[in-house]
Amino acid sequence: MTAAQPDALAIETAGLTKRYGETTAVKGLDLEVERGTVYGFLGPNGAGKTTTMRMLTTLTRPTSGTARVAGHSIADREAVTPHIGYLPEEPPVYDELSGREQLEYAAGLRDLPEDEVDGRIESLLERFDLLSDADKRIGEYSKGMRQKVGVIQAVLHEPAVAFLDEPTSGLDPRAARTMRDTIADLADQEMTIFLSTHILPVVDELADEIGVLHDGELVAEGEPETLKSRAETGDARSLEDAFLEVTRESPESGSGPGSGSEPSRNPGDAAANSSLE
Ligand SMILES: Nc1ncnc2c1ncn2[C@@H]1O[C@H](COP(=O)(O)OP(=O)(O)OP(=O)(O)O)[C@@H](O)[C@H]1O
Repeated sequence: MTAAQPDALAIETAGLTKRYGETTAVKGLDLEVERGTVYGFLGPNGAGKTTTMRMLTTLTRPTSGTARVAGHSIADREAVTPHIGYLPEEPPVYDELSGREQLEYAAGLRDLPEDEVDGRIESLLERFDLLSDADKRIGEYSKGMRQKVGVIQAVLHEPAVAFLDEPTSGLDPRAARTMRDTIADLADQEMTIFLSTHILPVVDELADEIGVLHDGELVAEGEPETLKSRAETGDARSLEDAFLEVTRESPESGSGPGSGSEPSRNPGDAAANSSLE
């Protein structure tokens, strides 16, 4: 990645580290995400993706290192939170509320002007085909419907940076298509999207840049085409091939988080722990 001007960066981290007791979930992460781009954040189970997103959204404090999101230090929670939206793995919604009430409640928490926000809620509900169920209790919603409310809630206030953890989880093919189109539209409107998912074609389609985390470390970073083209063999290959290669377990990494998530297929291969940069 080319060096960007600091004010062109939506996310910037330096040595970001999080330890839980003996486990180092994230190890010295250095990231730069340019404004208005989609950053695909990949990694096997336990790689440290959620922990990273929780640090960047100020929900958990780093053990060491620093980060700036939308121009503000993550140490200053009040400064950061108005500029970010977060869809965690489990959308934070209340079963007792209807979808519409949940979104109005979220808008109220953000102090959004009612006259403006009502139209926005309506059009997002329509976009996600939720209008006819908008006045039903969320307790009666399917997983996919909850997910739709969760993502609308994360972007309703038009944040500078949206952190989306598995946004297409539980969605049927049509809804997943809508979600991908919405993410692309939001990025066109200069929103920065930090997108974590295990569904590689989604990242392949949407991401301007991809970072692959493994055992808490960034093991590869680049544009999707660049990652795919840097095959050992020189053959054309998929993002899945690139992902499997850079997250291959090496013998030394057996005790870290994420161990056991992928069998060791080629122990000692330098590619297992080296950047593709
Ligand atoms: N609150 C916690 N206390 C102790 N260990 C934790 C805690 N949260 C995460 N970890 C550990 O940190 C490591 C990274 O976990 P994290 O949830 O960030 O991974 P992930 O990449 O999001 O995984 P997945 O793809 O399965 O969601 C794991 O080893 C996990 O067990």
